[in-house]
Amino acid sequence: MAATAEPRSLAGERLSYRVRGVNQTFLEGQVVALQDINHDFDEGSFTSLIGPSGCGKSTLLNILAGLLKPSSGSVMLGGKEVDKPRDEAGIMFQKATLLPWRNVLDNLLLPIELSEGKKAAKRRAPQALELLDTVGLKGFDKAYPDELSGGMAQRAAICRMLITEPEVLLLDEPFGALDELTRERMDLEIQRIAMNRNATVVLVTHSIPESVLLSDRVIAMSARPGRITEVIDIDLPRPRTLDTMALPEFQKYVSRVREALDRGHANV
Ligand SMILES: Nc1ncnc2c1ncn2[C@@H]1O[C@H](COP(=O)(O)OP(=O)(O)OP(=O)(O)O)[C@@H](O)[C@H]1O
Repeated sequence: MAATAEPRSLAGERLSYRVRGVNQTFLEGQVVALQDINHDFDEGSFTSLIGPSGCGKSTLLNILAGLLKPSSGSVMLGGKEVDKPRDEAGIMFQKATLLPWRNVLDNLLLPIELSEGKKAAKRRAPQALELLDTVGLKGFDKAYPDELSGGMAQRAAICRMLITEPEVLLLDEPFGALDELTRERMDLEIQRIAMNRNATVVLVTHSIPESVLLSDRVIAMSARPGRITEVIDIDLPRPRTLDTMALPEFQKYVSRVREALDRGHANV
């Protein structure tokens, strides 16, 4: 259902983001990247940010991640201001950024090594191997990043994010560079993980079908200065599968998101 960008309050708070009056400017105010962003990202919800290139999607995600302090306004996670990266949140970017001199297993264990030391990391190796199995990379633990395809590296990067057991997943076009089939598989894998953990997920995407397939809510943004123009609730049953995309309701939602973007004069 199309709705305005009116924040609403729902029960679960611990993993909910409350974004209020966020503005972001760069270059001493010459570039207004985000303008008056207000939104509640509810606990356990899956939200996609979609809009034209340069509308501030990544900027907003970086603010949610605590990697960037907004020029004005406030962002709360679980009732506490986000002023630095938080343990609850895992972030993933479009490029896998695995360290080339560490094998896949050691790349996966790196976040544990950095936060809890080498011994703790070693103890988590079985869990890392299990995660690799889940994403179809069984037997690749000793491989080095340059021995992996782009899709494999990206799946390894997902495991590296998941090993810290984040309850909030912030995903910046994580599968943008993958072929369509791998991307669809990874989309469904993310849905499975999100459902299992009741994770709060925010996904930046350029793909309207991907946003509809995965989201409870799609946020359509306008061209710069980035504003929320519409919030579209996607009321399709879960788990969604590739068959979901053949449903007439699915196609209706795709059209709605497209129209919302057209109204914001966006070319996604
Ligand atoms: N550090 C920075 N310094 C100056 N301008 C910046 C900086 N970061 C982002 N911008 C500008 O802010 C605007 C929003 O950028 P952002 O990367 O958030 O957009 P986006 O919607 O994620 O784009 P894309 O879809 O192309 O990835 C752009 O005009 C960008 O050039």
